[in-house]
Order: sequence, then structure tokens, then C-alpha cells
Amino acid sequence: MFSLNGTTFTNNSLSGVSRCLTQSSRRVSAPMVVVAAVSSNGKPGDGSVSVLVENALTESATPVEMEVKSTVTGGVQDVYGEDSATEDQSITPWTLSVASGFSLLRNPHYNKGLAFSERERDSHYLRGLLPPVVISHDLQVKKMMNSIRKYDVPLQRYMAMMDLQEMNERLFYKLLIDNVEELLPIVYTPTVGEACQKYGSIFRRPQGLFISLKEKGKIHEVLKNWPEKKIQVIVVTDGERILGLGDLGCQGMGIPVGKLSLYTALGGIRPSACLPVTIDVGSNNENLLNDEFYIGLRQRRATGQEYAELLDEFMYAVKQNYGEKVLIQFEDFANHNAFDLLAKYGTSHLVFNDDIQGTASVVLAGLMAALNLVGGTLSEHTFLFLGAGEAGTGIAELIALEMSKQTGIPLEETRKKIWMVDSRGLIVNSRMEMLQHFKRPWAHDHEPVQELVNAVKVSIKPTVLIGSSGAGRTFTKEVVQAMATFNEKPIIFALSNPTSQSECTAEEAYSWSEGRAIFASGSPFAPVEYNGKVYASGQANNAYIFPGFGLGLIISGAIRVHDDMLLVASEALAEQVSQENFEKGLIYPPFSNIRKISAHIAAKVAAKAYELGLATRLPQPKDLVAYAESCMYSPAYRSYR
Ligand SMILES: O=C([O-])CC(=O)C(=O)O
Ligand SMILES: [Mg+2]
Repeated sequence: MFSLNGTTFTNNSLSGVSRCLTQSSRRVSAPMVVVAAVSSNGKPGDGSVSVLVENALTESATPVEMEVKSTVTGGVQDVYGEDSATEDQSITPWTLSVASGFSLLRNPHYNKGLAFSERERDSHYLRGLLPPVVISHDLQVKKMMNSIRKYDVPLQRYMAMMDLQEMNERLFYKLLIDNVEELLPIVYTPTVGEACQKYGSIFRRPQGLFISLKEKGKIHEVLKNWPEKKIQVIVVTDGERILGLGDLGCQGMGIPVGKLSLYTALGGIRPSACLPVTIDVGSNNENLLNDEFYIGLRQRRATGQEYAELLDEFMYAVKQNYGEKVLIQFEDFANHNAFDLLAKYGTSHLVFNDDIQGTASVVLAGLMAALNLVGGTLSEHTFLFLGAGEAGTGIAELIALEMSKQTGIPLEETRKKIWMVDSRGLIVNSRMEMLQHFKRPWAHDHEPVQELVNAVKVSIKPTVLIGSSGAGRTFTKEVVQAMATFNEKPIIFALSNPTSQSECTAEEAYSWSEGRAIFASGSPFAPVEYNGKVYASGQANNAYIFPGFGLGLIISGAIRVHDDMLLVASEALAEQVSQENFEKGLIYPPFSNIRKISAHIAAKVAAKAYELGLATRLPQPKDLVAYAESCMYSPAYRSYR
């Protein structure tokens, strides 16, 4: 709230900041901070605009009248202009701030550190605040990589990366983009898992919004406390099933933060358009509740109506604040909530569950590519899953859907090629009554079988074995060897994260199958040497899909997610596997090409959104790949002169 010309303005009543105003503010030569701007009539439109200008030297504030020459359309902007076409023009901002001098160095959005040029140092009051040397962005990257590599412990590297993100956002993203294969395991799985486990101790600054039961009834206002007003993607967790590590409560925040940094680095969504959210309804993890450094509510999880009401309030507050085109990605919810939330909000919001849908799409892509190495069509294969939760049943459903599309055979029939083992053994018809609803489509006619190894060896004899159980080392030597006895090239995916929960290691998969397995894992493994040959395995991780998928939804202005979009995303990813990759036994392209891959995925997803009538951004661009690329955030520094 502030007063201007005798009028008191609140956040809500402020509106009408325009590009013209930005231009005008640049012409003011005094060291200044524009702390707020508002159109004279409180509405976007032509007319004169009052700006409160704070003198950075004297700290006195002076209202200044400025002429707005053209129609104000609103749209979030910062002083130096946004450089991404993923902007939406529908939300009107209310403040405009220009940092200079010391505060500029402390502002991670604008700070360039030693890369500020001589002219910028003069014009932005930076003289003396920096040592004399001016270095390039590239040299800064080299220097940071050198210092990060000095840490042996991955968590220290993680913390160094988080510090960098807080200090110089563009350097953080350039580092991540230029060194994606090296840094992905640091800012993402597996290290992010350890970071969540220790989040209470390493917590420094808030990186996202914490919405707990204490905020019930106030979520609309809480969203307004976030400094960015124009949000395009929210990743939200309630921390109940963080990777395969279980209930980490409020400390699950590391996951939305990590996923959103990949939305920017891999998918080109502007950092300011990303909002990480953790919903805290308590935790059933006794160790955390007794940990003096725990940062969340110290109570057991709220369930039932209390839980549903908080989620409902959140979902509607999001729509109210950011409109209906904001993408809400559910992440790491427990099974019992994940399916229900997706079903409940799938018809009213743009929602996507990464663990169900993103994982499904990335695994289907890997299978499509694997067919080039093993031969046959999808429906000629037999699939066995260990783990019938979000990932397992989500993948199974997408495979069945694709088989049905390819063959014209009804979905109920194609599902019969897919079998699942859960903690109680093979899912069979006689267990139907006791099964959770999402497992029921996978109960087929068969005798009960208790052990995975018997299901593999005797009952099902799958050609494809997929681990989605969250339980590490469950693909034993006997299981892998059995797969290799009746398959020339057994397809084995150990998807659970982080590495400690992987169903088997790459080394185990290759050595136990005598180098014949087509192997992929959720968390990365280093290449393995077996019998004098080096085997590099692929990472079947949803990070290949969600950034490009989200970009496709945003650039088309999609209002709903549809299963057909997941299928085209899989096709787009599979198409990016080159002959050279196949020759090395790889079924996923290298992450070093990820921005190009994301643009292809985005283009296919956007095209599908237009085809299905779910796109609102008209007219449809002619070349969607080029359009997607042109919309992607670049971490290159902007010139401030
Ligand atoms: O975060 C990852 O690496 C993949 C994922 O969504 C999960 O394991 O829950
Ligand atoms: Mg997840």
C-alpha cells in the first residue's frame, strides 16, 4: 500500500503499467528506483500515468507525471523488457521496480556480477562496488564450473547451485544449459532427493510458496505475496511421496523447485513465470516430526474433508489469480490422492500429473525407440510391471492406448498384454475386490503368484520388465537372468528414483544379462564396462517430457491436457533418437540436445491442442517448431544500455 497525490493505493487497485512507461522511466537520469506505478484512472488505457520515483541517493520519493502515448495492454514486464514470447498479455501488473547500484548487485534477476560492462558500471552506480576486471558470461561459467567441481560431495554442489540461483539467475541457467548432463544429477535426481531429506538443515531462503493448513481461508492473499504476478507454470507437491523416499512433508519443496528449474533450463519457460508450491497438511514421518530442524507443521497429515478443502481452495485461488491457462503440475503426491486430484481437476483446470502422465510418456517413447533394436510392434510384446502405483499404471494405460490406436483392438483387450505385480504378488482377478480402483484394469485371469521371480520365469515370461515400485534392488540376479534366458534382448527399465531406489543398477542389468539387456533407469548411471565393451544406458526420466510438454501447452494457450498429447509427445521424443544413438544401444537421445528436443515435443503437443480445439492462442503459427524455439527463454545477459 502507498500514497500518491493524496490517494492511497493497495496492490489490488494498482493497474495499468505499460511498455511506454518502461520506456519513459529509462529516460529519467537520476539514480532512482521506481517503486510503484499506476494509471491515473486506475485502469489500463490511454492517459497520463503517475509514477512514484524514489531517489536512490536521498531515499526521498517524488511523484512524476508521465504521458502514456499508446493503449496500455498490461502484461508483466520488467524494466529492461522481457525477451520471451511466452508472455501472456492478460494480467495487469501493479509495480515496476528498477534496481541500481548496490541493490542491482543483490538482485538475482538483473545481477551480472563481474560481467557488468564499463558503461553499465557508470550508468548504474556500480563503480567501486566491483573489482576492476570485466569478464564474459562464458568465463563466468567456466569459473563457476571449476569451483563447483572442487566439491566432492554432491549435496555441496547442490547448495552451490542454489546459492548461484539466488545470486545471479542468468548465470545459473547458462551453467545448467551449457553443462546439462553434468549438472542434472545435482539439481535433480538423485541429489535433489538428499536435499529434500535434509531440507530443514540446509534451508536458507524461500524458493517457493509454502501453503499450510494455517493458510486455510487465505490462500488467495497468500498467492499475492509471491513477488511475480504472471505465472504460467506451478509445480505443486504435498510431500507425501517424494521420489521413492516416502513422506518428507514440507521438505518436499526441493522437488517443485528442481522441476521448475528444469522447466526453464530444458523447456525455456521464463523463471519469473514459474511458481514452486508446497502444500503442508502435516506429515506421518515420525523422524521428521521429532527433528528439531523440521520446517513444516508438526502434526500428522490431515486427510478427508480437511485435505480436500485446502486443495480445493488452492486450485480455485490459482485460477482466480492467474487465469485458466496456468499449468498446474502435480508432483509426488501419494497414490491415493494423485489419481483423485487428476480426475477431479482434469475437467476444470489445466492439470498434468508428472508421475502418472509424464513418466508414461517418457517410457512409451523409450519403448517405441527400443522396437528399432528388438523388432516387433508394441502389441507383439508382453509387459510385466513391478509396482502398480502412479508410474506403473500410468505407463501401462498409455501403452495400452497406443496399442489400441495402432491395431484398432479395443482398450480392454490391449490391456491384457500388460501384467502387474504389487506388494501382494501378481494382480489377478481373484484379488479384484481388495484392489484399489486404479489397479483394477490390470487384474487378469491367472492363478495367484506371490513372487516377482515366479511371475517372470514361469507365469508371464515378459519381453519387457518395468520397475516402478519405489523399492530398490528388487530386480535380483535371478530375475534378470530369467529375462535373458527367454529373450534375445530383454528390455529392462528400472525407473524408481533416486539411485538408491532403482530396481537394479546398470552394471547388474548388463552383467546378469551378459550384455544383452536394453536398459534404462529413472536416475542416471555412469557407463558400464562389461567384457571389454562399454555400455551407456538411457535415463527414462520424465525430465525429457514435462518441460517440452508444458511449453507446448503454453505456446498454444491450451486449456486442458488430453491423452493424445501424451502420445504425440512420446512420438516426438522417440523421433529424436538418432541412428548413432541406436548403434550405441541407446533408446533415448542425449540430454545435451534437450532444448531442441523440447521444441519438437512442444510443437507436436501444440499442434495436437489446435487439432483438438483446446488451443486458445490464435491464429495457429505456421511453423510450430520455429515458433516454440523463438518463445524459449535465453539466459544470455541483456544489455542495460
Ligand atoms: O523426479 C524424478 O526424477 C522423476 C519423478 O518424477 C519421480 O521419481 O517422482
Ligand atoms: Mg515425481
